[in-house]
Amino acid sequence: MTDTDRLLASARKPEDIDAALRPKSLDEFVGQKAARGNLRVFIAAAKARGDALDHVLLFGPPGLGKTTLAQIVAREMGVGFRATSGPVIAKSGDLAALLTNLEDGDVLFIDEIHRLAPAVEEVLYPAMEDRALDLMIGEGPSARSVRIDLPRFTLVGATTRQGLLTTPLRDRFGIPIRLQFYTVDELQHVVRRAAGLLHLEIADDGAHEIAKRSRGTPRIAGRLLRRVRDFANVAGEETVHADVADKALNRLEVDHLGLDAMDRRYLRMIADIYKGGPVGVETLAAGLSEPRDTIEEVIEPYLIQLGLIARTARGRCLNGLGWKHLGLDPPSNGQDGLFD
Ligand SMILES: Nc1ncnc2c1ncn2[C@@H]1O[C@H](COP(=O)(O)OP(=O)(O)OP(=O)(O)O)[C@@H](O)[C@H]1O
Ligand SMILES: [Mg+2]
Repeated sequence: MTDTDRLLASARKPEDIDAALRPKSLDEFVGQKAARGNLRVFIAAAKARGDALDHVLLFGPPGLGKTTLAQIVAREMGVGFRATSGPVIAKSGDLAALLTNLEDGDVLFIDEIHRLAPAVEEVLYPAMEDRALDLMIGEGPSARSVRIDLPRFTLVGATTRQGLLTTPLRDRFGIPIRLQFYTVDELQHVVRRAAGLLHLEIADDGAHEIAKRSRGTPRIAGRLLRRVRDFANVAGEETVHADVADKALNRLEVDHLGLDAMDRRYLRMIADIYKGGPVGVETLAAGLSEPRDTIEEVIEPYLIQLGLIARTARGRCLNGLGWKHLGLDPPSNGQDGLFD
């Protein structure tokens, strides 16, 4: 099973699936109270000064609303929105072209900004700091550097891995924002809102059931809601109640904590083969045939948040709660059989 065919995978999917459900303003954006509050202040202040908003760095696991927030920033500022992503910008000339074509005040959104090539990243430094571009003209002895002024713009960078960003790049963002997993209450809001947009009737207990099992992630909440709707339609249920939701989610192998088959394979591997760990992430990646990035960005953050596993210097360990969730007893400590 690859990441893309995981039902619960919150990795990128064609934008149109998500687009319809995307909140369009800070008011519609559910949760992330601190981030929203701060952004509101910074946006109001920048607008009052008639200036572009300072550069914004959004980081956090997939599906928590980074792209959505970037679009909202542009809309609330009343400026244009240009989007690209780190791996797409191959040469520094590509970035230079993007930057010189911006209009005054525009938001330039760079997704997966940790994957920018080093040479490209260097073009960004003066662009972010001085709104200028240093270009080399000519070759050999006649080569000279010219500085071109850029329009005012706001760079919004998004990354799932803040740790992979170079320090000079990270330091150039005036507004760093870490997105958190959503609470069940917040996700219940997200589910209700999405149901409204899909013209689907949902009871409070139905929304609660889906919210509880969405891995703290709005994108997953939206996706599970669609699947539950399918089951409800086929079962002839007009309103989605907790029991239909529960049946549908069980059929999809989403357990009561929201973990899917892949999460459980991950936990079982640590439990069964490595006796609870510690085990290195590379070993787990090889055993599960998943890229290390997927393990670190998609699978682990939520399991850590739930306290099922711990990342230690020596590798991943299953916590007591992890054993319990698998319905297993942790091995007795050390000396085998001493206390049995
Ligand atoms: N705060 C929110 N309120 C309501 N819906 C949200 C919220 N945040 C995200 N969503 C919904 O979740 C989906 C995914 O959001 P988004 O694409 O912004 O995530 P992302 O963080 O950019 O993910 P990735 O890292 O994969 O690019 C969208 O359909 C959006 O409608
Ligand atoms: Mg995104």
